[in-house]
Amino acid sequence: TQSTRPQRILGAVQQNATRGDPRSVVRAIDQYCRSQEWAMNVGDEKGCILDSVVSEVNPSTVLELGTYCGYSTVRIASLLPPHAKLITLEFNPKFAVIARQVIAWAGLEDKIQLVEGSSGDLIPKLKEQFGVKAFDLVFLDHWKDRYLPDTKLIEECGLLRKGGVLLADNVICPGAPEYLEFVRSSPRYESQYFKSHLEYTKVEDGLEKSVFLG
Ligand SMILES: O=C(NC/C=C/[C@H]1O[C@@H](n2cnc(C(F)(F)F)c2)[C@H](O)[C@@H]1O)c1cc([N+](=O)[O-])cc(O)c1O
Ligand SMILES: [Mg+2]
Repeated sequence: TQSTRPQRILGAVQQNATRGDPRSVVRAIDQYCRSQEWAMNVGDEKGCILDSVVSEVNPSTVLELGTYCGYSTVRIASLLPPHAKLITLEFNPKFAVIARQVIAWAGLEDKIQLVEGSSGDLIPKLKEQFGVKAFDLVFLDHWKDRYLPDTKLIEECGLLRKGGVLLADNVICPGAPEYLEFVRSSPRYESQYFKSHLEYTKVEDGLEKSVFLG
């Protein structure tokens, strides 16, 4: 029976990455998606920008919207300090099954909590159910038309600390125009665009980093 792209990505990890070595998992996915088949991971070029923002923020608590196969989940978690935690939300159960195995291969189960459901349903429950006070970093990489409504929901739920950082993938391609307009014009955010390319291509894309001023 036909395999799915996420299943083939997991296969590439199990074949080419070393168990317990997160960076080898990241490398294996990038090599597979660059040489065999494209997939919507943030990728190696934008991934370096992601790494620099994570290192600069040095977050204790991270929220990721959009796990997919767990590429950026593993990439971020590999840079977190010992007791830091990352909560990643995934809507598609088939993707979640793959991501859990990629996370396990990287040996990062203790740092990462993958929660299945929709952002509208899960975000309001994060405080009570997961004992989260506020996030230091939010990585947005899910459905692009959800970036703005979910940012407003995260604010409403008091989940972003003053000085907390939103980092959004794909603000050019596929694009998140309403989100971009909002964070760039709101007096409550200080935004900065990091120009790059769409993963594994020469097409322009970039990450938008927005600091919440409270
Ligand atoms: O569409 C793109 N990404 C959409 C990504 C969507 C992923 O986010 C999950 N999700 C949805 N809601 C939640 C939450 F949070 F509610 F749980 C999680 C979906 O199930 C899916 O795994 C995309 C497309 C391109 N491209 O070039 O077309 C390039 C990229 O980098 C992309 O990220
Ligand atoms: Mg993306």
